[in-house]
Amino acid sequence: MHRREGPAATCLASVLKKPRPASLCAFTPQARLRHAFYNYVTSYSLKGSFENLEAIRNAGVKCPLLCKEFVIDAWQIYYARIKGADAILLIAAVLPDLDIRYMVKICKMLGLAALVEVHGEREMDRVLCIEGIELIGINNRNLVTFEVDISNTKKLLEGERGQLIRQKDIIVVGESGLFTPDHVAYVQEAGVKAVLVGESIVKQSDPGKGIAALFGKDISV
Ligand SMILES: O=P(O)(O)OC[C@@H](O)[C@@H](O)c1c[nH]c2ccccc12
Repeated sequence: MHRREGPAATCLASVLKKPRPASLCAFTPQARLRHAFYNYVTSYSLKGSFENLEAIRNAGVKCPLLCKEFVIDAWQIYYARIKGADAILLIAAVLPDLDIRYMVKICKMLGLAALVEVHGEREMDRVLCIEGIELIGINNRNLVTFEVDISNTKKLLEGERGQLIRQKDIIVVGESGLFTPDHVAYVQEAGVKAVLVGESIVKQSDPGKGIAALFGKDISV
């Protein structure tokens, strides 16, 4: 994660890309989506992403690491911690409120930050009723259709929701579809304090250049 000084500081988290299951788009009802995610976790992640976390940590990388995984079971949180994670992604689309509540508590106990991800208004409202949430990620990508619309961030931070988020002192992370300094400025103006970026950085041969292009300047420390 790279941090920038100043009141409008934006924290950047980037991702390592893994293959997505091609069939995921076909699973629309939530139960099947959950099942598809489960398959994804068992068939891809156990072989890859947790080990990637460990490899990155062992390579001497000091910055905080987010385990961006389809967490559906508590053991994944403990496992990620063992592999060197500092933060965990909890996706509201695949987790009932009770699980989120329970997992957020586990994260606190383990000293992990929980980034709770929402996409729509209903998910945001659900999550705002759960105590102890300090970080909310707004995913601009619809996980069923994979459509991306960065105005989603603005929509979810408007009016009473935005007010409640500020009252609760929740840090909001803008996720997905961010490619230019204008995009970053747009979500920042909407109220996000951090961004989660994949494609625009991982598709560059030099990630440093990708980051500089995204922010319009070098923000590395
Ligand atoms: O590559 P992008 O558009 O910059 O997106 C990064 C990240 O937000 C995205 O990979 C992501 C965030 N949460 C997710 C949940 C499932 C799949 C993907 C995601």
